[in-house]
Amino acid sequence: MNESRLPTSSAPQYPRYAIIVAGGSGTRMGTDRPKQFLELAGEPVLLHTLRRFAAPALGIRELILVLPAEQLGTWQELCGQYGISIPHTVVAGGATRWASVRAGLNQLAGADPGVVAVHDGVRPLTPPGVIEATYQAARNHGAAVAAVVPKDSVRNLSQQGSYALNRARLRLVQTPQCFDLDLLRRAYQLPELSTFTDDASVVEDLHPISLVEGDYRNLKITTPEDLFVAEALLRMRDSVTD
Ligand SMILES: Nc1ccn([C@@H]2O[C@H](COP(=O)(O)OP(=O)(O)OP(=O)(O)O)[C@@H](O)[C@H]2O)c(=O)n1
Ligand SMILES: C[C@](O)(CO)[C@H](O)COP(=O)(O)O
Repeated sequence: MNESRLPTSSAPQYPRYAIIVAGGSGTRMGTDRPKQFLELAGEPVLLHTLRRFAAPALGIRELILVLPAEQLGTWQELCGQYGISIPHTVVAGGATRWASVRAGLNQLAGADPGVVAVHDGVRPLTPPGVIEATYQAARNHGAAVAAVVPKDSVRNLSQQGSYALNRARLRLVQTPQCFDLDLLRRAYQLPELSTFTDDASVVEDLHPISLVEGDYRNLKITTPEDLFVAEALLRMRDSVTD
């Protein structure tokens, strides 16, 4: 773990930053060790995620990794154990995802204007094309998030029971979520609301959110069966590298 810059191949014409949030405790996974440190195909989930953002083709200038304050030592140990040499800066997170993103943003206080991606540390299979497209859309429109069409039917709960929603008008939101750095900073200076579930919900009162085609393979490791699905997808090798 160190703070030097990432290697880039053909750097984009503007600075790109990434904040990987892994400051959660993983209550729904139910394991003693937070899910971001669990092994997926022989390596910590978080290492898979980090590697995707460290790809030289993306040209990311600085990678911020937000961890639970009490788990900084765990990550240091894993870095030694797995020989992790990807340049990144570690920051202690907060009690909510919002607080963790804010802590990551503080680390970019003196950064040049550019585009910043916020990504869940527990989404280890994000295809490079989705990351690239989300950065580009945010460069063009200010705010962009990856999203997919629901595969299941969806019902809304009401006092009378429930009723069907038109899923053609719904999207399931993923990360990365990319923003003009100054816009994201301004949004995270506002008070935290209990309705915030992601960065788009923090920004949307200030700026419209563009949607980018996400990917069904970009799953979030949340409950135990997600690890099995992720392993199977990784075994397909090339299926998650395009
Ligand atoms: N205080 C928090 C809470 C969440 N996250 C991160 O936000 C991402 C998405 O959150 P989620 O999947 O809900 O993770 P947990 O909060 O760890 O899980 P749970 O809700 O089951 O406790 C994860 O990478 C998680 O580590 C974070 O950085 N800081
Ligand atoms: C940010 C996110 O992954 C987008 O789908 C999601 O909102 C995180 O929610 P969680 O409740 O923290 O899992």
